[in-house]
Amino acid sequence: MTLAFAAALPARGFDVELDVAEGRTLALLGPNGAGKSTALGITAGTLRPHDGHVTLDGRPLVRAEDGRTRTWVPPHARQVALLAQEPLLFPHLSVRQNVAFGPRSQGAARRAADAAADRRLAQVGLAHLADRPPSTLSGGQAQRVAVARALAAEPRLLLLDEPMAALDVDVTPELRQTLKHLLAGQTAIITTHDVLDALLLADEVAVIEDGRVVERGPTPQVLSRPRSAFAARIAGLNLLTGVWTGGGVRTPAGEMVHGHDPGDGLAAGAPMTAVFRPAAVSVYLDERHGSPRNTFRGTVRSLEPRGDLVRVRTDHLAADVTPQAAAELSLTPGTRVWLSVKAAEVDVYPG
Ligand SMILES: Nc1ncnc2c1ncn2[C@@H]1O[C@H](COP(=O)(O)OP(=O)(O)OP(=O)(O)O)[C@@H](O)[C@H]1O
Repeated sequence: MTLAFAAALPARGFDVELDVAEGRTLALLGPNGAGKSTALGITAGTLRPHDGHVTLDGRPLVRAEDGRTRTWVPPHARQVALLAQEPLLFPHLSVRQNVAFGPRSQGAARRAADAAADRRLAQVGLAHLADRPPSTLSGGQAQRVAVARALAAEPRLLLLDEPMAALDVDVTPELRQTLKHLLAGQTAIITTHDVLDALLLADEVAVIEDGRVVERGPTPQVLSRPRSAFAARIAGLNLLTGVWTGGGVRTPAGEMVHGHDPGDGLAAGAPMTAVFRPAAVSVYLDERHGSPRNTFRGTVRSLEPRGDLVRVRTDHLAADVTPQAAAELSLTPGTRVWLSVKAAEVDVYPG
């Protein structure tokens, strides 16, 4: 492993283990306050863990025991670059000098540092802005310069803390494409709320909730077969968990969920997950019988536009219906409804 991370910070309810293999990108997903920035801060050296260690390419960066720091490599000597939400460029330096800052402070000669800066600026498509002061750049351009600056220091590990969060939505696809190109072969961790960042940029995903890793795995697996409510939400799927009964999954609320047969060898009582798309869910004002359907009782909480459809959110499920259907059923927050989904539309798996 290039990065091995196991650290606890009880004051923040944080206790997380992570690793990242050479040249791979890990996306850290999770709700606000889950602990994503804390993980990055401990890795970059802006925070000290109470217990644990962080090791990069076999070199211990920090080791702590019961509040005592045993090993401590200062942030500038870690070969870890942190890209924040805001570009934080030095206002009194030109774009080129900003990008050359890392190589210069590592002892590179002026010309070599400038050449490295120009190469990195070309990679982010901004070679023509090298002599400009940062105050003349757009937000998207400034963030690209910050990316070039982070990479010019040739970090062994690049940390990206929601790099798209402070940008206008119309410039994020372009920066995402640039990052996709630059992250190939670079060991990196990116924190994000956005499913597109995970899909396009990350080989693996770890979901953090309340300071703990609740789920991790290859990105396509986590987004198609999520195990945590958060991963299901960002993947746009309904998720129900429960136990296997032989014929289906029984939720803690006592609902039965039937889906694709998950195969033999499952013991009754085994923990199970069922997922299905909101577009597979129909909404009724009365209970439907017949065909192999799952039905759930719910109260409408919100209605929001979703492309050509309306997303109806109930207590714990979502359904995408046509605007005509929403109007005919007079759906408004508070309406009691039945939600129905065919068993053939439900994916059921252990976990
Ligand atoms: N400076 C601080 N001092 C004390 N506690 C903090 C501090 N910053 C964050 N915390 C707490 O640590 C926990 C983890 O916060 P953290 O910022 O790591 O979450 P996050 O997942 O990065 O959230 P966000 O998506 O909102 O940035 C939260 O309970 C938070 O309240």
